[in-house]
Amino acid sequence: MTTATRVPADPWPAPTAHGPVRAVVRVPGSKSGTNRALVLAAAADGVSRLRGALRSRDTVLMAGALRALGVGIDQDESAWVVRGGLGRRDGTPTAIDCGNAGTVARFTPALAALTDGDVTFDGDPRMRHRPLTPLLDALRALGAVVDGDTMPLVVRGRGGITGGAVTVDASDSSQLISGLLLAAPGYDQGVEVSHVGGRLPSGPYLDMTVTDLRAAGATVETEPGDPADPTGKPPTWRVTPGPLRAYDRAIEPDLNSAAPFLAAAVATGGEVTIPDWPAVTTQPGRMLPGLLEAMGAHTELTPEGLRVRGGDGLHGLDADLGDVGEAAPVLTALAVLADSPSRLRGIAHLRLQETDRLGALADQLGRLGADISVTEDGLAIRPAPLRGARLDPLADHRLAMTYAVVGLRVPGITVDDIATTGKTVPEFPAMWAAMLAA
Ligand SMILES: O=C(O)C1=C[C@@H](OP(=O)(O)O)[C@@H](O)[C@H](O)C1
Ligand SMILES: C=C(OP(=O)(O)O)C(=O)O
Repeated sequence: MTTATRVPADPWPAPTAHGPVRAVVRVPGSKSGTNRALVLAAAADGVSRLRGALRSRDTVLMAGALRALGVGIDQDESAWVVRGGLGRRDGTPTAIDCGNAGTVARFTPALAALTDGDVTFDGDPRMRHRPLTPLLDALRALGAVVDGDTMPLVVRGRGGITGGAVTVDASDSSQLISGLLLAAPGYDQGVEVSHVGGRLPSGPYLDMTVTDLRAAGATVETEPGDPADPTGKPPTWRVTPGPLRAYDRAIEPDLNSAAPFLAAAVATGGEVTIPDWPAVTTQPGRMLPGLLEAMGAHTELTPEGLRVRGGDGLHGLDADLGDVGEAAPVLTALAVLADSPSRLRGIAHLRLQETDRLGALADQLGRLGADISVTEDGLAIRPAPLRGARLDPLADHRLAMTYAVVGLRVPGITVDDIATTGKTVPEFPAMWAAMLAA
């Protein structure tokens, strides 16, 4: 893993901007794209090369998990090189550390069922409380042997499973379905999975899963449906069994990791450009420009990248973020700086992520004087005078970056454990300093 060149002070003094921020900021590769590409390359026959892949805590954990399952993963100067090799473990027991990475916890148990031998899964204390049981129940229904309903748990790999049709309540996390789909080409009968339950969050990530599976040679059919309609058909995904092909693939920049830098332009009336912003992408972060425009920013996709300029004012936002929940913390930072109230909706599932993000944003930003109430499915934010305070990100990378955005306009904010940003943006403190120095 690439580590920061210097260890930042703890607590980290969030720098204040002394004028409009103007910078070009190159963000690292997509966590979700990298971890899907690693999983698909691991399950493929042959050698794959992943260029522009993210090297951060979550992707290093994914690489470690796949190595434990018998996959060869090396890094050269420009790429991660993956030699697919699932199922060649000869029954040796092994263990996987999922850290606090939802993608590792939800994507690798379904793969472990294809290998030969016991695989023990555990992670950070928080991971023992993040939703997993619906995925484990589905794996059992498909023929896997799994001991436990939460971490720590053991998947007793028998070299393959039957597969077939299954229902999953994924209303707490779309990853519960993505995890099944990504392993499904290796199951004897493939998998047909239907979501039965409340609203499905983070829908674009299921599109990403389907798109990436197809790019690796899998056959996937999807049927839209309305889980809220008991008389109608539930949304369903069908993956046919078959080999995956190794590939050479470029990973897009992580649009979520761009969010705090774009927000810096909006918060300070400056201008930030993110190179290589994709014109077409399955990443939900593609919705960020529209959301920032609704708060008063100007955005433009130029040949140099996505350019965001702060407008004449910064206004409150009323938006359903169910598809793009990861943007909610940074949008909350802008909302507490805005001149009118905000309402962020459709994000009840954020209570179950790295931390209870709704409670944490209200409590921690409340220390600054922010007026935030937690609603049934999100946050209500009203303008209020702000002052500095020491803030705890509660081991949540997006909260730490959110505090940095508020700190641009509110002097005296310090952030405990800024290194927690290493989950997705290992160089965050250095990138933030470079943006301000540009
Ligand atoms: O599939 C993925 O790569 C992700 C799906 C989302 O999870 P939820 O469906 O739990 O919101 C998202 O929040 C997470 O950061 C990445
Ligand atoms: C929710 C997130 O991560 P995870 O993959 O751990 O669910 C996130 O990155 O905002």
